[in-house]
Amino acid sequence: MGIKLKLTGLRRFVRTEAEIADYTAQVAAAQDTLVSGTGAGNDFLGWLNLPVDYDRDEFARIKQAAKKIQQICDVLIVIGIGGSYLGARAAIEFVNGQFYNQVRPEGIPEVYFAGNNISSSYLNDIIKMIGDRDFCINIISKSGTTTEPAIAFRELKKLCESKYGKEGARERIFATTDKERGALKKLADDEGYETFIVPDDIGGRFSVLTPVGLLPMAAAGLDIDAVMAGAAASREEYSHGSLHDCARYAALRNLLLFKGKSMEIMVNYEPSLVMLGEWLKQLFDESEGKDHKGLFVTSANFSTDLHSIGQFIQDGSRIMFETVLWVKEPRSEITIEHTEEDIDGLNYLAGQTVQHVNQKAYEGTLIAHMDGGTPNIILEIDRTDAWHFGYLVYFFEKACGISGYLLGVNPFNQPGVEDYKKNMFALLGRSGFEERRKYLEARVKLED
Ligand SMILES: O=P(O)(O)OC[C@H]1O[C@H](O)[C@H](O)[C@@H](O)[C@@H]1O
Repeated sequence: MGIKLKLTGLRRFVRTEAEIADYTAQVAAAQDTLVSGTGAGNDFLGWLNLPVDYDRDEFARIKQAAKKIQQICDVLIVIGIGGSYLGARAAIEFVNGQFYNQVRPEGIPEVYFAGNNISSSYLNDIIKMIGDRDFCINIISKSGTTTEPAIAFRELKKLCESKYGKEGARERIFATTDKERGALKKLADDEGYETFIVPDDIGGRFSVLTPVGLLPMAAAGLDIDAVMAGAAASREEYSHGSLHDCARYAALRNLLLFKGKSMEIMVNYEPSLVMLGEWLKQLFDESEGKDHKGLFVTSANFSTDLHSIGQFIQDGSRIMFETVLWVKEPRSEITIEHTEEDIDGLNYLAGQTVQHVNQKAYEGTLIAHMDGGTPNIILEIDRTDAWHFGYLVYFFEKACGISGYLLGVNPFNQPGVEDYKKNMFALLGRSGFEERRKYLEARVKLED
């Protein structure tokens, strides 16, 4: 089993077994709706069987493209935002740690992410950082029309063409997008780039196990067979019965919401899970935060954040619960050594590992936060390898689908995201937005 769900941090807040039992019929119905494809958003369920039902030819092509990228470039720039960015970065950091660019094996390029903001400083820094080195680009956009990656791609494509010529650039640019729609697809066809497909029935935040996530992962040297095997094991584990751990996790989140806990903090004790936290935020917040409902999911990195927001979690407004992702085996270990002077007073820990200290911090924090009134759901993971990444992805995707239906929303759309975009386009003067522009400019003046 890739994840162990532990309820020890919940007992005094939820009559766990009894309350879950009362909720069983609804949980079973929500899961049924998801698996039978009868609920809202059911045209976006391609991720459900993806771990066992994916395009093997394209998968082989991803591996070939990754090898080519490794051979011809020192730096890979992955351009994308939201679901076209977070999963790949989460995977690479989960498996190889935050310093993956500095401690990579021979033959693996540095991998950087662009097009996930609208900062000219960031983009100029990326260009400066590439310098004279050989680089490739993987532009990723399901819709093919998102502003942030489009701006970054325009600049980096120009750089690539001026360095390698049109022909050379064609060999170095890989596009991951819809199979027929969108400006990026048209551009990729016109320019003759190698393209990879984001399936129609998989939304951005559920797309990490498609070429969206797999090509950057493979280029960074991750074992994508292991990622898919982990996801397949997870799919198998959570396809029997209706009260498996994935469904129980979905149920508990909703039970805690009913009890007034309106915020879920995804907690880790390993910096390599920081980006997994970012991916989880999009997965749950974009899926469930609608119709004026839903948990607000955020993340915290411990012990780092125990020295900043820890005060609030311990003692501020009692609005949250924590979901702790505890990793049992670190990627590598350090043992604390005895020193003669013992000026820092750490000799009592001599012979102990740093992970031992981390574990005691986790156990102590768990009890302190419970005593302060914050429930904790614990998810234990053995280690942070590619297999476990795939396993976790599927666990959370399925939990999110069940949880969304329990909440009574369509977990697979994101209508609210469009509002800021329409305003931005109108204020930028894009055609078709003239009326809105007049209205907004008056508002901007008024609210200035
Ligand atoms: O892949 P793209 O079409 O460029 O979309 C990138 C992201 O942008 C959006 O605004 C959506 O809300 C996200 O769900 C999506 O992941």
